[in-house]
Amino acid sequence: MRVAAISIFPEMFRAITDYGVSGRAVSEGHLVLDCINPRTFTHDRHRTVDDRPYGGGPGMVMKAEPVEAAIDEAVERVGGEAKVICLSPQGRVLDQAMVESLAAEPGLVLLSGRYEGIDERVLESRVDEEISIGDYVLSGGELAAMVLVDAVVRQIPGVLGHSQSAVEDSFADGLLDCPHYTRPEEHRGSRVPEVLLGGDHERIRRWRLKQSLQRTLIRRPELLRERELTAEEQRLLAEIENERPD
Ligand SMILES: CN1CCN(C(=O)c2nonc2N)CC1
Repeated sequence: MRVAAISIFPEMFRAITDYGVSGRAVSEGHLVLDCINPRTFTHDRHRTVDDRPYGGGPGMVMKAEPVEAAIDEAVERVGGEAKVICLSPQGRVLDQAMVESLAAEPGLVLLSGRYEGIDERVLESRVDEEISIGDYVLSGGELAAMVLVDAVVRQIPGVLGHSQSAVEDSFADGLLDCPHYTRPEEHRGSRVPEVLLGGDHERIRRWRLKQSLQRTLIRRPELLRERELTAEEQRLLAEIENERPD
């Protein structure tokens, strides 16, 4: 997958190109990430990318010209068939379904704004979709762009080794993840659940599914309302309800 990230702080993206699953995806060629800096497309001595807002008010606004020139370069780098996304609190909040849909795109251009935002005429004419990673205000779009890339790259076939699976990721099946444990069996007086020590894989699968359902019911019940439950999941939820203290 080819991604072009537009940012005045391109070095920030080393956090995903140089580490972890996304870093391995880059080194193994599953992901090509180009970083494009709007300052490259400025022509004044100060390489100006921002200016004061019309109508007054605090802060600065990113100028249309350098950002649009960066988008042109980014689309070319990605190979023409690119979905242009601007990371912004005004966008649709990213969820796993959107991540899976984005992973199917041939290429992505991710526009990370700074300051108070980007001249609206860029959004109107060059941006296909605005996406938010949550209802809070960040200092720029770069971390949001990296969150999106990290989630999307996990969906690319071959990126997660055989020992991991995007399908079993929490949220991948619409449920919160089950608890995880590793050695030692006892830590500060707290033991690993016996079921996980026994080696009965079917019993372990069922226990993990029940734990996921219970956690989702307690912490994010709205996820259950949106999800079609299998017969087994319905049975396990009934067990959970019967076991709940009055
Ligand atoms: C101009 N800049 C303002 C702050 N910002 C965000 O808060 C944000 N981006 O994506 N999800 C978010 N929440 C990015 C863009």
